[in-house]
Amino acid sequence: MTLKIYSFGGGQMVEAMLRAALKKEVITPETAGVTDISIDRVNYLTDTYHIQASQQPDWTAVENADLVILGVRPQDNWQEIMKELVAHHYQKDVLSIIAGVTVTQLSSQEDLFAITRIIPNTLTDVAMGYSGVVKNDRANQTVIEDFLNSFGKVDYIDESLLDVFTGYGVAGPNYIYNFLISFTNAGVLAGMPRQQANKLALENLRAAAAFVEQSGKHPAELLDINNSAGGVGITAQHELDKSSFSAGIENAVLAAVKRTKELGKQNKGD
Ligand SMILES: NC(=O)C1=CN([C@@H]2O[C@H](COP(=O)(O)OP(=O)(O)OC[C@H]3O[C@@H](n4cnc5c(N)ncnc54)[C@H](OP(=O)(O)O)[C@@H]3O)[C@@H](O)[C@H]2O)C=CC1
Ligand SMILES: O=C(O)[C@@H]1CCC=N1
Repeated sequence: MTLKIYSFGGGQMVEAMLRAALKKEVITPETAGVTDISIDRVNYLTDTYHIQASQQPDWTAVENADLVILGVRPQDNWQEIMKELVAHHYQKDVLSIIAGVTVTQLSSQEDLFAITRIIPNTLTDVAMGYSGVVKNDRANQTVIEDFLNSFGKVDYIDESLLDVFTGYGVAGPNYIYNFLISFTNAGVLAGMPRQQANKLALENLRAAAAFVEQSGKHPAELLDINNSAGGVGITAQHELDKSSFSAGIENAVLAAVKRTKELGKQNKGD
């Protein structure tokens, strides 16, 4: 089924979702509309993907859409967009990707909308990574699933966990990229050429993840296998244990979750 979608906001995240959905042919350039207040984004999206982009909303396209996406930032005027949707009698599915803003905040007083809230993972281009999804009773599962499945894996969760999902799971690639950079730099610091260090770091990351998954063992058990008595691995382990390695990651995740909550509270939509 080809979906007709319309997005308010055509920034980085919407672009990544649309690129994946176009690739999977869940949408086509003719059935994908976007409005963005930035003329540069409008021109870029039109030139790159040949989708229907404009600075002012195309209300005919909105009214014909199966799914409207709210792709703006929490700080943007998403309340006005919701008011306009009510004024234009749009009553089908709304998919919000706005971090921190709840289904209740998005719902109109008349409770007109079928709302799905999703925190998309940025690993859309490789069709991996879990997006956290919360939906109200009205949401049309078929329409949403076709679209969501085109850019990764879907995890339906309780809304009370969505901010944690955002700061931990969706910001997840950030922590991994940081680890990869530090690990590669460590190899270079020890004297290895950067290209080779990069190759080894990536292979270790991929293989260690596969080993944990395929063995079904706790990573601590696998650590034991890698650490001979008085050897190399346990010497490295001792330094890691003395460092703020674990606390650094834990604190970063807590800060990201806190920031997600703050962003939602700053703009309540009252
Ligand atoms: N990037 C990510 O990794 C993820 C982002 N998200 C969420 O996705 C949303 C978008 O993030 P991201 O794509 O990174 O942000 P961007 O800043 O790249 O995109 C937002 C776009 O919306 C435009 N815009 C602002 N207000 C309006 C409006 N009223 N009508 C039309 N367009 C408007 C902005 O224009 P201008 O810049 O000129 O203001 C900008 O081009 C956020 O709510 C974020 O929380 C969720 C998960 C992951
Ligand atoms: O920084 C952001 O807005 C998004 C939300 C989670 C990860 N990145």
